[in-house]
Amino acid sequence: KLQLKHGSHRVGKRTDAVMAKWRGYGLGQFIHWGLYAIPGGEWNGKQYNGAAEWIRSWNGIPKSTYDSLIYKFNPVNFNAEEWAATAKQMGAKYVTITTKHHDGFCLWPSKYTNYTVANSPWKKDIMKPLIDAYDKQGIDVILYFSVMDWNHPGWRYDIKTKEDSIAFEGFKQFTRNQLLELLTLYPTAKGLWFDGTWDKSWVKQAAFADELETEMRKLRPGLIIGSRFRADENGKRHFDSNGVLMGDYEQGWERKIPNKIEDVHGNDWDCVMTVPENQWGYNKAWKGHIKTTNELLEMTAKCVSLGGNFVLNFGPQGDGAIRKEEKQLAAQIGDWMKTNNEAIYNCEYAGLEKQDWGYFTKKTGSDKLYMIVFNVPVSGALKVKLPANTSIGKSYLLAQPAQLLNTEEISGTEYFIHLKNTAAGKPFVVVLEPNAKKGSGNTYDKAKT
Ligand SMILES: C[C@@H]1N[C@@H](C(=O)NCc2ccccc2)[C@H](O)[C@@H]1O
Repeated sequence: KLQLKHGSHRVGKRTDAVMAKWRGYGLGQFIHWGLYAIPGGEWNGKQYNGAAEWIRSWNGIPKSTYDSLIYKFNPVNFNAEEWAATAKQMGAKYVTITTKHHDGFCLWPSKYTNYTVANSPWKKDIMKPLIDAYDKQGIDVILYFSVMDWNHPGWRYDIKTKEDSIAFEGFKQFTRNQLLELLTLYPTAKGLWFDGTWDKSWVKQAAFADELETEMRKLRPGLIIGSRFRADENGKRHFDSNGVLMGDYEQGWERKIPNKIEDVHGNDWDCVMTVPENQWGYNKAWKGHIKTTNELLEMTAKCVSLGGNFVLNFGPQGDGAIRKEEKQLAAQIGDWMKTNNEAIYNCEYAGLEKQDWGYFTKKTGSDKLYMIVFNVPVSGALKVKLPANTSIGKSYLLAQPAQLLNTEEISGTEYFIHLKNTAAGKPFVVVLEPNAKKGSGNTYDKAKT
């Protein structure tokens, strides 16, 4: 074990109530909104092939021309209550909102730069009405903040010269000032979701970032900060040089989902996901595969079954309206969540062997198990393997609790749950109420091979 000054300061999950609430969210909403939503992935009639929120990095546009988009920021259809209502309808328990993306444009009137909403035709703070609207819906707010800031003159990708290090020192103070400003202006925010922390310049700031993280946690006790914020003194990110997770949860699952429980190393984690293949900011074209409601429900179930949260991204248009496709997804996901959210909220990894029909979740603090079924077998029989000395008390469809399902014991710990109707046509939940098994346990001897 290496002695680290700026490695992780905690081994294992946080045990406080704020993090326990975060652990139980299950489903969240991500909002990517800023100047990039105005071009929406297109410039002078040409489509940008990358992610729309990265269009400034396209050599098809002079940087100063992009930066002048600030004078076009006037989202006349922006309605914070509507955004929060969409999240509520979907069943999201938290929202992560971009305060400042890589382009450096601030959705709050920061006093440390002119590149903010205050100097746009809109003039007004965007963050406050959003945070108030989500708070009113009982949806917790996490603030997304990009350390990399293409607009700030002090930003550097690496520090090679004396000039670089002088400029970057100024940038570090600017970053600290903005973060303390955000925590002071928006005290109800539960955490910070950091991004843009992969370049060498920032990775070399282990001591500064460590001290800043400590300062933020002191200013806002309970603050939730993920593994992407800072590197240790050896430049190790997400996991320090001893392999211990940095921060409070693993933030590496961007547009990907772990496959098995070993992949999450006993840590808390969230998965952040785009509806198209890779578009976070609004993109007019929305080319390629657009994920369906069933795909997104399956991703949600898979994340919760492996102890994580699924955070679905919305990219509002430049005028502030949410596009109809995203509104439809929110409504359809919400429809399913209305009936089935008991299997998602405050649930965790069940510790059972994955079966082909779908995903197990377990209610935290209880033995109640949920089977979230996506693939009904032709037999109509769902296989379940329980730990030794437990059996199935009763099982029923979450949507029809009065109708008990026929449970057949196959061997000591294996059962078939026989479905009455095998043509559900959409995902559904079976509830298992296990009970401790009396007597010897296994019904049959193991075969000798
Ligand atoms: C949450 C997303 N992160 C930004 C991004 O640039 N991701 C690219 C990336 C993904 C994974 C590791 C490093 C960099 C995207 O623009 C979104 O903001």
